[in-house]
Amino acid sequence: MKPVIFTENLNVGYDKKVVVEQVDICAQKGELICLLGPNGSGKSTILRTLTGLQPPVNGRVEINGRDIATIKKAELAKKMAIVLTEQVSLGLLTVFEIASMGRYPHTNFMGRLSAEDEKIVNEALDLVDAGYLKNRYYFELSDGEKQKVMIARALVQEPELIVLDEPTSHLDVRHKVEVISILRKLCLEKGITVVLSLHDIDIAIKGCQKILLIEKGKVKAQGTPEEIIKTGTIQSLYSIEGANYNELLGCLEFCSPVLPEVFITGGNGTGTGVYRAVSRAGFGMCCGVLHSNDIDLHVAKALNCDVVEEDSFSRITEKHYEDAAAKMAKMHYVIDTGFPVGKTNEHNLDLIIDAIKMGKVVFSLTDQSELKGRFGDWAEKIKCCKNPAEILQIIPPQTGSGC
Ligand SMILES: Nc1ncnc2c1ncn2[C@@H]1O[C@H](COP(=O)(O)OP(=O)(O)OP(=O)(O)O)[C@@H](O)[C@H]1O
Repeated sequence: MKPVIFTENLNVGYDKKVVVEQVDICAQKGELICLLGPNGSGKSTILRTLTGLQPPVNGRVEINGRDIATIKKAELAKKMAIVLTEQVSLGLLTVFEIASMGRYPHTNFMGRLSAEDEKIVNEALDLVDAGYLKNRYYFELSDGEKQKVMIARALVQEPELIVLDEPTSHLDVRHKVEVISILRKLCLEKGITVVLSLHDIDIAIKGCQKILLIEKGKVKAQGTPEEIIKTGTIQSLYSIEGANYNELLGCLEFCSPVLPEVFITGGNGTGTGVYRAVSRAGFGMCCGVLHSNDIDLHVAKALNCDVVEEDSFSRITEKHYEDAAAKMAKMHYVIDTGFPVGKTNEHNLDLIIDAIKMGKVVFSLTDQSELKGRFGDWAEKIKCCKNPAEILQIIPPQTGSGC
């Protein structure tokens, strides 16, 4: 079967000036493809060229094996729907009337809707969960609701391909997820091919089947999200300063200050929230001893913490224990995250007791009733807190500079 959309030797741009060169796209039926790149990298220019709104500088765009330049606009409108970024001003029209506009390639000369057309409009509104809005005026809607109506209008065209330019901009996280979920549903259940641009790395990686990374006039990489997530690729794409992109978890972490002042244990996810809270308060951290397969280790590294790492499933070795103790000796504060204790990490409890012996200010997020069982008589020397916020009320705030 011919790809729904295919490009060959495609250079896109304005007049003779190339904005992005060698854009090779091959989208099959039902695929969701995302262009990801910084502001001004050329995503909209590519999308405008793919939809025939502007000619290529070089090369060609094919829809179902035919050069887009040879397809009449009326015919193209039955194959492809376009949802662009611009906020459209649609005056005093209702949602139903706006969605109905998508039917124009199929209606007769008078543009009158048949009962079948109305059914299609209603189904499209229901499919994007906007049926309840159909009698509302468009101008009354929130941005998220407007975006759903625009997708419904595209659907009403009954296209094989929908092209959307930044369909999630201006939306909160819930609506971003909702819009991408709707598009995924269209791909999976209706076999529609979707090509879109996004700014949101996280959503692109978790929601799209193929990604094209656009940077500095080139397609820097393309493939499945798993192929794209190679160390450093996304970090460098956005030149992120003051934050690290964690490729394993697919999330951004704001770097904590370089000079650590707090030693924090962790393990089994008990550290993640504590590290973030302590980092936000401006403290640098040293974390350990954490196993290589622990989520806390990955978050701590993304936060730029100094981490003492142990092999997965291994008992903490004397060497790593001593490394951690040496680092802890230089800190002002020590926090026990209340991590679950097993054979592999029980040495971390000894670290907390060492901290008391060293005269550190030691906090624990373990429940007060369990503190004695966890640390014996040493428990009396530990300040028990319910959450990181309580600890941060006790220790003086820092004004860290970040990385
Ligand atoms: N009509 C135009 N004529 C000439 N140059 C243009 C035109 N529209 C955009 N450009 C330029 O083309 C380049 C790419 O712009 P484009 O809008 O495609 O990027 P983008 O990746 O979609 O950006 P953003 O994420 O900010 O929307 C920019 O340098 C822009 O200034």
